[in-house]
Amino acid sequence: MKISFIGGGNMAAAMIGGMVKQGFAGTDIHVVEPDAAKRAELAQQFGISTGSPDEALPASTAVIFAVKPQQLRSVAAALAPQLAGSLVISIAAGVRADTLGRWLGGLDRVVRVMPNTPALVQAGISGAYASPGATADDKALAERILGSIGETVWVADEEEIDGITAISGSGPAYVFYFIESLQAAARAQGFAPETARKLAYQTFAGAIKLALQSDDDAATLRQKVTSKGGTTERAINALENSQVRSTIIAAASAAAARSRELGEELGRDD
Ligand SMILES: NC(=O)C1=CN([C@@H]2O[C@H](COP(=O)(O)OP(=O)(O)OC[C@H]3O[C@@H](n4cnc5c(N)ncnc54)[C@H](OP(=O)(O)O)[C@@H]3O)[C@@H](O)[C@H]2O)C=CC1
Ligand SMILES: O=C(O)[C@@H]1CCC=N1
Repeated sequence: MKISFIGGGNMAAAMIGGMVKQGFAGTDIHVVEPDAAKRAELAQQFGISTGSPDEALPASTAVIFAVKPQQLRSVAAALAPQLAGSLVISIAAGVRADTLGRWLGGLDRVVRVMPNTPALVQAGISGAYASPGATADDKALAERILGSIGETVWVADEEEIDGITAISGSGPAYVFYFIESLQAAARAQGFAPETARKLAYQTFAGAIKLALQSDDDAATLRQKVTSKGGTTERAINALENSQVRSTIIAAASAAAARSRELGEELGRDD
């Protein structure tokens, strides 16, 4: 079995890291990447094979396109002659499975996936959509790969991948933004950078551990922190007055709209 990644950037590195930790042999993974420094780092870190885009692709059971959406069309067209017999998986935001199939010259065994970077520590969550041409074996292989980096939600309606992109694909960035903000708040309270980092990180780690293990929902857990007339109440009021909740909903909606827009822009025939 050989799984080849086309593009060795941030998301490919996160997926490969998770896969290797889960027991995929490094020798079963290949990466095509133009940047020699990135190739060397991936090979050294994960014991995988690498090649540049002008080298032939090894015969691959599955090929995972992990280039930017705007790069996908030309990259796919160049590789199409080497893909007969391979399952094609794309993690590109926005690009629809049938658009990619068309760029590949009519290939229809395509699975469109939206993973996220916690894949690196096997705590990812991926949305996955199998095009009608994908076989049960194709889905099982995709499931095995995605299962090695976290959980998977399969959707029957491809449009749901745009929503998944907005929530869990982009979502780690929203969480990191909140962590950065809590750290900045700790700095504003006069704490040294290392203490600020510790207070913010452990608060997040503790809160998510509690939420995952508790029978209470998030709103109840929040209420249990919020003593009447106390400190948290003031802070939550400030968040509500600044419409932080509706801003988060609007932010995710903007991300979903961008995913749909990318799909339309890139899927248009020139
Ligand atoms: N980052 C994330 O959290 C997530 C990203 N995605 C999707 O994953 C894809 C990759 O994103 P990300 O890893 O962040 O982007 P990166 O830019 O980090 O990675 C893409 C890599 O592909 C390389 N590349 C360019 N042309 C070729 C080629 N002809 N053959 C092989 N590789 C090539 C790029 O090189 P160069 O920079 O020199 O062009 C770059 O190193 C995107 O489509 C994105 O939508 C999906 C889920 C989450
Ligand atoms: O920002 C992006 O477009 C990609 C897709 C989801 C996360 N990163």
